[in-house]
Amino acid sequence: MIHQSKEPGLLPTALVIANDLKVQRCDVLIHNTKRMCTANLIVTNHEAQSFPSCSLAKDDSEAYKDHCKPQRLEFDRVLCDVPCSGDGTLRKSHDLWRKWSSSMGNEFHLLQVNIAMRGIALLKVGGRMVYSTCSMNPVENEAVVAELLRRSGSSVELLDVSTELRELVRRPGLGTWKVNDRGSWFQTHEDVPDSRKNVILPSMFPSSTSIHESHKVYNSFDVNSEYNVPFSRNFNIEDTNNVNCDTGGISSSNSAQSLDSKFPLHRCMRIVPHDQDGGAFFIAVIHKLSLLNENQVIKVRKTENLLSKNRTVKLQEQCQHRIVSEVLDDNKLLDEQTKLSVANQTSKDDNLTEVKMASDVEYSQTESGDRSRRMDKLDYQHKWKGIDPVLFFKDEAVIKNIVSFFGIEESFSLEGHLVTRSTDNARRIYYVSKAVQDILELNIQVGEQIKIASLGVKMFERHRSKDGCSCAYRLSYEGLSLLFPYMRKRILHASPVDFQHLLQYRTINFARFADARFGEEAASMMPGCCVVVLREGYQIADSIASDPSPIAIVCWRGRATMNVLVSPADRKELLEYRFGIKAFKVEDEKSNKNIDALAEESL
Ligand SMILES: C[S@@+](CC[C@H](N)C(=O)[O-])C[C@H]1O[C@@H](n2cnc3c(N)ncnc32)[C@H](O)[C@@H]1O
Repeated sequence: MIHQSKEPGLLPTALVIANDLKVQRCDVLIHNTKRMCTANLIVTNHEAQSFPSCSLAKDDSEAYKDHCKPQRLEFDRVLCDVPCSGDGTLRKSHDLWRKWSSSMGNEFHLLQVNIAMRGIALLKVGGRMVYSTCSMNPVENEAVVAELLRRSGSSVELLDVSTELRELVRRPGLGTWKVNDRGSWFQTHEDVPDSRKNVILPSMFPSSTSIHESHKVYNSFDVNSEYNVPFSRNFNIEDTNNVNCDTGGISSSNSAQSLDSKFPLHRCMRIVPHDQDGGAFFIAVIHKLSLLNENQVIKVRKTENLLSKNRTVKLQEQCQHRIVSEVLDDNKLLDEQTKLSVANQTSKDDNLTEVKMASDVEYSQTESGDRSRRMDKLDYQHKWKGIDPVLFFKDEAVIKNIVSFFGIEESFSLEGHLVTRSTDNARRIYYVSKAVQDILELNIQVGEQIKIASLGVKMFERHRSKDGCSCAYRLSYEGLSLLFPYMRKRILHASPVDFQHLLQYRTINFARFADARFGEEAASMMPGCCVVVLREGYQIADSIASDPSPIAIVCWRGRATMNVLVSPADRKELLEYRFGIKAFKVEDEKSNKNIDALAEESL
């Protein structure tokens, strides 16, 4: 999607930031996105509910005056695919049958609200946020959306997207539900025993008007029947009598007026397993109409902040195997928070609450604010323990050498686009797009608030060849599709049979190529890294006939051999999907070795 409708070699102007709290999940994300070879992606490792906004202080920076550069992190689109009880995956997650209890949904509720509120805060005015879960529990779904609408007031609206993606069979969101706690069902927060009132929150109930208010019960009815209301497959949400329609905040239900949510929650989408033979999902699309401000958000009781703090800690303990110790140093938000707490000791703006709920978890505000400003290398190591720093690679001599060795055209600027993660010898150099570059600069200006697990695309790697190669870096296969359209040197064209043999056998002696001319060309090239391209005009697989980009691989021209510097998995994929050769066995005794090992072996 990031590169949708872009010509090969052209970079999109936008970027995607993908975040997960769990390091292992970040690793999976990095692995899965690697094959996209995109320079427009940053993977971060944060608590989403305290995701930094990287706001430049007005008085603090020259950069603040440069309006061509971002002044804070703002997103056109936010997807909050939040942690949830996962009961929508019961069909495939058999383990869950033993673990599941109704309290799971209750425990996630506040964390979900906090994450989504942070999403709204980071959204641009006019932007859209999708809130999604793989749960069927209204406490994790409609109740969260209602609370977002409640807290954000007129700053957001819940969109009716019933005309989009028509082929997706969906059901409307619920307008009313009960909350279960330890086997008892409750219709309002008032019904909840005092001892459980700080666990079962008012916002979990459809009738809640604010986070700390509860309502009288006027009618008694079986809310669970709502689950069983039959909906037609092509359900028109605005026509139904079974759900509340948007009536300016007044419920249209006759039987239980005061128990229904006053929000148009039928605009949410419920995907149920038996409609499409899949899992259950909940999706809501929120449109930001104006900035969140103090008057629009609802005041939250101090005790509830404390409650959320304890609950957040508990949930995080449950949710993650490893919490990377971090200092929340979103200075601006914390500063605002401090100022406001002085101005108003008894109530708190929800904007701040959303920050506080997360930031409270481990750190005191004053400590974190001061620390980030004074950050040196040691601080950095402490702060982002286990995460390498991101450094712009600025060694002009090396860059010039790379440019001249591979004949990289001027229009593909490397200046400001190269970063490395190692402080000493820049073993790997990554290429980042202009959009990512801007965000990195902003992040540096605000004291490196974003904890970056991975970014850009690996483009160059230092090698240790003694073949007399004049360039210290070789190309990385991951970055090839981006760079290749701008390369003018170190390119050879192979016939399909030689290309196929290279993919299969990895190392071929110059004299053994089927096309003797190709062998001669390879032999006459200076030693070092090169690119071998499948010669044009040959029959290629149907699957790639529509893809105009050339099929190319990174190789090393050694003393007497041509060696492929592409991992066994990528070679197999090339053979199967790009080259149309199925069941072709690449030699796999080295499949467990990474490409660095392969490269060094070839040199
Ligand atoms: C429903 S999954 C999202 C899956 C994701 N869309 C994907 O395709 O990989 C929820 C994710 O939230 C992460 N998570 C849990 N608590 C979090 C938090 N406080 N902040 C950010 N991520 C969190 C979990 O590690 C989990 O991977």
